[in-house]
Amino acid sequence: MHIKVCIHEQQQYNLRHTFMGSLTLHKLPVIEFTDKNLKPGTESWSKTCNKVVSALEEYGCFVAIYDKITQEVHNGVFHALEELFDLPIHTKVQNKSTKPLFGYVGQIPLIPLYESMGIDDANTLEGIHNFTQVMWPNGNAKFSENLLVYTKLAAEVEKIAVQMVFESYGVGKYHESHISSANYLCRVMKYREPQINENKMGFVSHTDKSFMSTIHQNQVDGLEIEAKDGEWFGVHDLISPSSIVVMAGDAIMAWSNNRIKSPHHRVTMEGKEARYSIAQFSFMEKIVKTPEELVDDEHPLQYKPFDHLKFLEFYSKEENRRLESAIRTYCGV
Ligand SMILES: O=C(O)CCC(=O)C(=O)O
Ligand SMILES: [Fe+2]
Repeated sequence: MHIKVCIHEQQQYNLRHTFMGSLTLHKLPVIEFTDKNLKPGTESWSKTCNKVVSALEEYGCFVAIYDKITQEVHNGVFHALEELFDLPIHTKVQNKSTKPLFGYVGQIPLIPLYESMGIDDANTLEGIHNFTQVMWPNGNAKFSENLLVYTKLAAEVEKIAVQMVFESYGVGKYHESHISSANYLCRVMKYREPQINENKMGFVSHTDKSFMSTIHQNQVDGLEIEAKDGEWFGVHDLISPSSIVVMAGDAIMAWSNNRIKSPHHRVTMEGKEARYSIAQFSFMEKIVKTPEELVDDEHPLQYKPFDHLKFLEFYSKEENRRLESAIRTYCGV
């Protein structure tokens, strides 16, 4: 009898869990970044601005469909990445930088599936070329070309999203000076498939330290986001080659005075295939400051102005890697 009751309770728990799970199913908003929606001053533009800001305020991220990222661009990027990660490790570790956290990461016991490299100034020919020269001293023009086409488009998506946020918050006048001091770091990633009995964790939960990030992937899902209610949910709308996740980083959280929160996210590898992804992060080469228009009695100032790259340096120190919120500790009021 006692056992029966226990089973009953367990079943009820399972049911409730499934039921609640289905009630609170989260899904990232998918927003069309087509030509029609991207002409400032039009009604479509305003509607798209509203969708973007609502999504960022709710989830800290959304899926943009940017049709300039064609199937051909998509295929080109991922062919390039396969070729890159097939290089010997002793070549890949040559990816170094004077900036913190910009170089090769891999062979780390805690995250054995993960390997990545960083490309500074990624949306410029010079930035890509500097990286390519280290990987292929005899050059690899095709690689540079395939990557650059994508990184430029990803930077465009980020700039559009940022412009929409600035306009929606009534601080469009600061947008141009903001964009002119943005620098783009691209991280290319490979997550190998987990072996039997191996942990599926591809990358640990974190928030991005960027102003904003864009993430594009091959056909293998894995990105998971934490919603405000603490539920984790997967992003499954990335099948289209034109899909790109736009995500708020810690810097826009501080800039927006907490209107937009940088979401925790992680990668879990369910499939039997390697996942390749390409994340591009915007970093401001100047002091990031909350506009005075976003501070009032209802929204008292939450963060002091801060130097974005110095914040990255702070975060790169071992003792600061596990803080609940690095940005809050670094410059919270
Ligand atoms: O691979 C992904 O989808 C996410 C990677 C990521 O979160 C990061 O590099 O910050
Ligand atoms: Fe991330």
